[in-house]
Amino acid sequence: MTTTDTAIDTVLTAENITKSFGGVHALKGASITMRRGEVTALIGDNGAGKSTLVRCLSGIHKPDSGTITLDGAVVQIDSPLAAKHHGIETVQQNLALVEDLTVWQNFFVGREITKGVGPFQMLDRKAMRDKASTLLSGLAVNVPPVTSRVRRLSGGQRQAVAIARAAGWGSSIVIMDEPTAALGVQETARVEAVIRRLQDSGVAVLLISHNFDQVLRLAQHVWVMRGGLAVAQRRTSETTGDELVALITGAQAV
Ligand SMILES: Nc1ncnc2c1ncn2[C@@H]1O[C@H](COP(=O)(O)OP(=O)(O)OP(=O)(O)O)[C@@H](O)[C@H]1O
Repeated sequence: MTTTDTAIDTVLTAENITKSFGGVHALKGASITMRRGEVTALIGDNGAGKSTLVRCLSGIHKPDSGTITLDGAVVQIDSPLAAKHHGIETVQQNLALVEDLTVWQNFFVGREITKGVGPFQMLDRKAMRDKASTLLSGLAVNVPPVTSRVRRLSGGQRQAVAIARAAGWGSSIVIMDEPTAALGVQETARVEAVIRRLQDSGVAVLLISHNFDQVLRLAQHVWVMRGGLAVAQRRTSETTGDELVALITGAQAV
């Protein structure tokens, strides 16, 4: 790949991001890049700053300093809504699904499709059901009908629904914080298949994971965070779990 290709493929650059909470310097000038159609993993020990960096990208925290560039333009991501407007969707660890609503209703909370005009305006339930089904089948998400209530779904199905919902709004970047931490082997494999589909559709995925095998299986690039900095980047095809552990702990020089 040429330098120009790399520049074109770069969808997000975060440069020198700092963020402190009182006297705690959670981010001390962290920089990462992400490319479209790739899974980029973010790894590091507890407290390294991964969640804080991700929260800066998803508009939950405002960085104290630093620059975020999307498709070559510097952007301010000062709220979760601003992040969505910029095409950045985040699958929260708690998934933020409403248990008592159906799968399709969860897709459209706050973004309902309506039909008719003025006083005759009403929810277009069929359009929403159909769109939710299309999105799920596009990602080959194996769930019961979209009319099922979320509380009846397994952990893996919920995770897949949350990912499909995040992917469903034309987002160019989907951020996931430990998407399979609570899942068994089979469900993890299903969710990983959904992530691969998302990547194949051209989305840039940012994956926080403590599972090195998963990082090496799913991601093309991995950034290692330590002490509030992204201290190393590796292509996953050119590294090993042992090297990643050494980079995380600082046993290996960068
Ligand atoms: N809202 C907050 N208020 C105060 N300190 C915070 C806050 N959020 C994070 N921190 C501190 O910032 C540092 C980085 O935390 P962060 O959660 O970003 O790390 P992490 O790499 O995601 O860790 P983990 O893998 O445990 O989630 C830690 O020292 C943490 O205690």
